[in-house]
Amino acid sequence: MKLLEGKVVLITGGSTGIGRAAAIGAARHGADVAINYASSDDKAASCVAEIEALGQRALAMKGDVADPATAGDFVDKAVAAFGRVDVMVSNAGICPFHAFLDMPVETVDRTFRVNLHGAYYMVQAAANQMVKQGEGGAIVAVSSISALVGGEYQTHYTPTKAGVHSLMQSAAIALGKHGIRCNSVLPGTILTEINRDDLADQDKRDRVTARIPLGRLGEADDLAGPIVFLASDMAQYVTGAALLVDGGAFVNLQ
Ligand SMILES: NC(=O)C1=CN([C@@H]2O[C@H](COP(=O)(O)OP(=O)(O)OC[C@H]3O[C@@H](n4cnc5c(N)ncnc54)[C@H](OP(=O)(O)O)[C@@H]3O)[C@@H](O)[C@H]2O)C=CC1
Ligand SMILES: C[C@H](O)[C@@H]1OC(=O)[C@H](O)[C@@H]1O
Repeated sequence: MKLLEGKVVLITGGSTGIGRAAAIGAARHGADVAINYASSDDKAASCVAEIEALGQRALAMKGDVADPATAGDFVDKAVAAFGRVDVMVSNAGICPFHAFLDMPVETVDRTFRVNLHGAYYMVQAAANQMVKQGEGGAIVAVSSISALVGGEYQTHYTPTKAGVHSLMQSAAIALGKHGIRCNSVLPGTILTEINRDDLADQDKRDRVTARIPLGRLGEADDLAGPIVFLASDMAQYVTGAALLVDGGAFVNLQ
């Protein structure tokens, strides 16, 4: 069964990792897909090609989500190409691991602007388009297990993920009257570009893996199903929810 047949899905940070897996997953479920990305031109082009090979329409738009203007441009470009917006997956993010006591101001500022401000502008721009269309919609934000627990080298990052989780709760209230559902996924540790260097440390990798009841680190594709589900009408009465996708890591205290 195709869960997103005829829908138009927008995904930020769709060139690699979780965003790319969500883009391909949405296309497999019958959606036309627009991706935004920051710098990886070749990877964005190959994502578009993969979606088109599945028989769906696709486009990629380069742009920094931290710039408020990018959100409106992305939505306008998707509407010009595909006519409407049914789903926004706000996924783009960075995690430049760094110790707390000497954290550079620029690193804090950039991480907040990309992860939190960027999500805010994208969600707002998509919501305005959905309200204009008058037929509801679905917004899925990629938050993190890090919205709920901390990380020594992520003091600038975990607050952004808690913020994204909170944004989805408040947006669910603000947009419910328009039939727009807002939910977040909370991935655990998923092997992608964002943590390639961090998880090159075998000790850390082993420690993280040991905490996961399902016995392995996540793959980007592990997020595709949960994101497609929350975006689809299968989740028609789900809003303001947060879905952990972490192999059980969060609940594994002892
Ligand atoms: N991997 C993990 O363990 C977890 C990841 N997450 C979250 O998942 C999301 C995706 O990360 P993940 O797939 O792991 O990492 P990747 O590094 O593989 O993907 C990040 C994506 O975001 C894009 N991006 C980065 N900065 C910007 C920007 N300023 N403007 C627009 N696009 C941008 C990148 O584009 P480009 O390639 O062009 O630079 C890329 O498409 C992030 O929000 C992250 O916080 C949450 C929990 C766990
Ligand atoms: C990038 C990290 O490995 C990853 O990001 C998250 O949000 C998870 O909590 C992991 O720490």
